[in-house]
Amino acid sequence: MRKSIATVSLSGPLERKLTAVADAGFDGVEIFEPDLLAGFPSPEDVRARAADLGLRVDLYQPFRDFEGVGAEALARNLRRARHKFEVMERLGADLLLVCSNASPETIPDDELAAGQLYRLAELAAGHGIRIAYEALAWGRHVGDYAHAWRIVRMAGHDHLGLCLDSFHILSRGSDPAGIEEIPGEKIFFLQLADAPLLAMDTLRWSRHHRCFPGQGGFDLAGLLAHVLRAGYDGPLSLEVFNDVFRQADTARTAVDAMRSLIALEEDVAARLPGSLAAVPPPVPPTGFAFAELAAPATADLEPLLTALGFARRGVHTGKPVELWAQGEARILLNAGVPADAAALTAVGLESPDPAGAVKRARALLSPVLPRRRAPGEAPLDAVAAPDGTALFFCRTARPDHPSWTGDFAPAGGRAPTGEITHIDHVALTQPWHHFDEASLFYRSVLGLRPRESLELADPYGLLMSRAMSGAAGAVRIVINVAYVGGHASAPDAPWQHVALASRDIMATARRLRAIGGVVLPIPANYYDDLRACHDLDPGRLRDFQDLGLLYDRDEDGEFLHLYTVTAGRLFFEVVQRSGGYEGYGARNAPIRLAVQHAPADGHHIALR
Ligand SMILES: O=C(O)c1ccc(O)c(O)c1
Ligand SMILES: [Mg+2]
Repeated sequence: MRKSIATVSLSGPLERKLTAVADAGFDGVEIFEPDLLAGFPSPEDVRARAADLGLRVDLYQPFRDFEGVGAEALARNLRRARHKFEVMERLGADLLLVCSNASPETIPDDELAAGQLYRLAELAAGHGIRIAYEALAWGRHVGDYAHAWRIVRMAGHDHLGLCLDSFHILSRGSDPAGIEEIPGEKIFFLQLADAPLLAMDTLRWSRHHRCFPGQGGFDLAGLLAHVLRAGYDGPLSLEVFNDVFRQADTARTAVDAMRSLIALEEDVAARLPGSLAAVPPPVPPTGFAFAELAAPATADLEPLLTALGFARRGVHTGKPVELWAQGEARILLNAGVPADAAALTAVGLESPDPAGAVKRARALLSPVLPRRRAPGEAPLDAVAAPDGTALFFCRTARPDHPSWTGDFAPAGGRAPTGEITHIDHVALTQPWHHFDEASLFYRSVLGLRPRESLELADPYGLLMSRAMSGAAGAVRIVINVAYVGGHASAPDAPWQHVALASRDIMATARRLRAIGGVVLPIPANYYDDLRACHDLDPGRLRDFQDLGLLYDRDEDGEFLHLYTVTAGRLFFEVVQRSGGYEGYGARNAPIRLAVQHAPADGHHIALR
């Protein structure tokens, strides 16, 4: 289907928005009136620019507080409309969005509103323009699409139809099934926006928290299926009022927006077979092949890995990269990438079909990285995640595909000693304005399922966190955003971590305690509270405290975890899940964050 976006969804001046929209592959735009009024280019300039870029001006908006008014106001409103029609002719736009009257003065009389909209449509027809009437969720008298449709039907003018906006419909909990009763040709326009499920005033929710389809909690595929069954064949247009997108990189947001529509079409195609173009299917990863760390000489990662029971098992035949392993957990230490401190730079994902995974990523507009391949080396397909981390699609030691491990010569030396079995999850820290984009990326490109977003207290602000996982927890990726909106004392490059699963975390913790200086200390206050929250065996609780172990429990099972001290940007977590526990110990994250900040705060030692 044709794809369009309202200019209000993007950051910057109108010219920049148009370029970004065209570059991302959209077919058209809704010009949001304030974007035109605040810019120097004339309507003719904008029209020419859009035409040059191959964009249709699908709609001009919004026209407010028109219907259900007294005679004098009507005369004023029609005069106002005449002027808008002239501007639209200069812009090359033939559809005007009229939103339901939100003014306290409006008269609650459907026949009056219908008659006045008829007059507006008649005037519009003279300019070759049509009117799309939209029920704002907070409209004074008309607040839902069924009511707007009754009025449009009553008016009965060919140049008057409806604009449906998913936010207004779904935020009020209206049943979208009724859309199927509206003749498709009377649905003049469809605006799509998702939103997180928040309990707040609808107007503020709409103006600040809308997001692209797949980034929030609404069932947009369900709504779109109803609209398509009604016979709508106009554009899918994104109209997203969002404070973060208004500050983010314009081109990047436009690509994120387009990705959301491609993924939405795929979701709808699953419900309406044959209806829409499909993209190559997702190839969900089945595990972690490796985590690659930038390891400058000063990074101190080797003692940390040795303490955790890893051993150096391989040396890359062509690059300064070492393979450290234990069980199925593999860590690559790369001394060849320029970095001042240890950092997680790449993640290897075990994939049943690496080429298919890349095809999928490309179809969803993800940056595919140039293949890393020296003569004799295994091909490695990779895409860049939104935070820049490279994601490699690997098949480790399978007969049907060259294995990346073949590029490493055995290092000899001792074998691994610990209880670590595999990588449980990796936690990547995103720039704060990439959080929604990252959720959609992992969901659509990798086919992971997002859990709800959490807001966790940090001594310097707020940590937003969202976990994504594949079926049966095969792969878990946590995206964090530190310092939402930025903070004066925020570190430039926030922490990342690799969480390792231990088959016996008590044994791992005892070994680490014997070495000393590895485990992040946890305040006694935490254990006092743990005693109050959970009826734990006193001996067990004492062990936890002695070993710096943190604890969580839910209906499904238990979670034990500990953190190492940080090296550069990076630290390790050791975890043990039991029963069906699928969480990440979120209630303990504020404790961890406070302790991690403590040395920098300078009172860590003094308070001891
Ligand atoms: O918030 C508003 O005023 C507004 C304006 C135009 C729209 O299409 C809309 O959905 C909301
Ligand atoms: Mg709208």
